[in-house]
Amino acid sequence: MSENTQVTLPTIAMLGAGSMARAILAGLLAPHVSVEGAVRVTNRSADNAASFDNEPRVQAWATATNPEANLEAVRGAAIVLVAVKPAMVPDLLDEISPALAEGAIVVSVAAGVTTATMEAHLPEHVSVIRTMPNTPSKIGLGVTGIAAGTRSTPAQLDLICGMFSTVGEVIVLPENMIDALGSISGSGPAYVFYFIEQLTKVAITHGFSAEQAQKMVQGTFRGAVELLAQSGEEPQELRRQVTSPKGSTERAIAVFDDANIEAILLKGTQAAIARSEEMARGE
Ligand SMILES: NC(=O)C1=CN([C@@H]2O[C@H](COP(=O)(O)OP(=O)(O)OC[C@H]3O[C@@H](n4cnc5c(N)ncnc54)[C@H](O)[C@@H]3O)[C@@H](O)[C@H]2O)C=CC1
Ligand SMILES: O=C(O)[C@@H]1CCC=N1
Repeated sequence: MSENTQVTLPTIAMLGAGSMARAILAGLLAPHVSVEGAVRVTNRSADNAASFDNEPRVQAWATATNPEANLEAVRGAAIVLVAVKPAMVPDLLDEISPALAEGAIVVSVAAGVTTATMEAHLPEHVSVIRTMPNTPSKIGLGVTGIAAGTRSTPAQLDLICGMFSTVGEVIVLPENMIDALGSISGSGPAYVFYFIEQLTKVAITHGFSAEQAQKMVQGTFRGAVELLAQSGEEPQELRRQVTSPKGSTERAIAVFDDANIEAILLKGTQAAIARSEEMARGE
């Protein structure tokens, strides 16, 4: 979404102000977004809540010091974003159910927790929408998959798409595809950082200092991704431009092809999907 598109959102409560919720919150606090009232956030520790002391657009509670924190935060909120660990979601929904406003939308970012599970733990008058965002949301470059629940309306889905559009791209999809999306874009930033870590180690093995290795690897990832974004070319074409016939890159790519990187990535994403399915069963 363009930085200039003004977005207006109703009252929002975010339960579980950890890495993911804070990344989304950063987008909600951008100048082109206006949220009704302060964004209400909760988490466990008082220190974490205190980190919002100088942010007037956020009202924070800690469950460690106020056992009613979640109930107070959701009272009157139109959108309730649930961002605690997946195993904690059912208990949290039971806890907040009595305080939820009529017609509130409960939006979960939790991996593996189905809309059926959430709907079973919430009153009938509350709608559920399941999402799978990623941490680059923090800088407005997130990708979020969004799936409707059985009780959500098209207008509610649009509202939540608008909310996540403040932090990047949005893909609406059927719920049975959300674990697969999570295995690509939800977990994906970790894969990218992992490749950066591995290539940095390799550079050090070749005799470069840690500082040189960091500069060459991070500069190359950044430059390549930016070139892809700015050139409008396909990755295959940009790769061809680097890979001179009978040159050195060709030899490296042949080694990667022999190792069947695609099959390894498929296996990794299948393992991530299997884990999401375990979490859906509460394991
Ligand atoms: N980190 C990521 O890249 C992504 C995470 N997610 C989902 O986001 C959720 C949170 O993950 P992270 O932010 O990584 O975890 P985190 O551990 O950084 O954050 C969880 C937060 O929940 C708080 N919390 C725990 N119990 C609470 C309670 N009863 N009431 C209020 N707050 C409570 C904790 O204090 C902590 O601040 C998970 O369900 C995960 O599946 C989804 C997509 C990407
Ligand atoms: O690792 C996890 O379970 C969460 C979901 C996708 C990214 N982080």
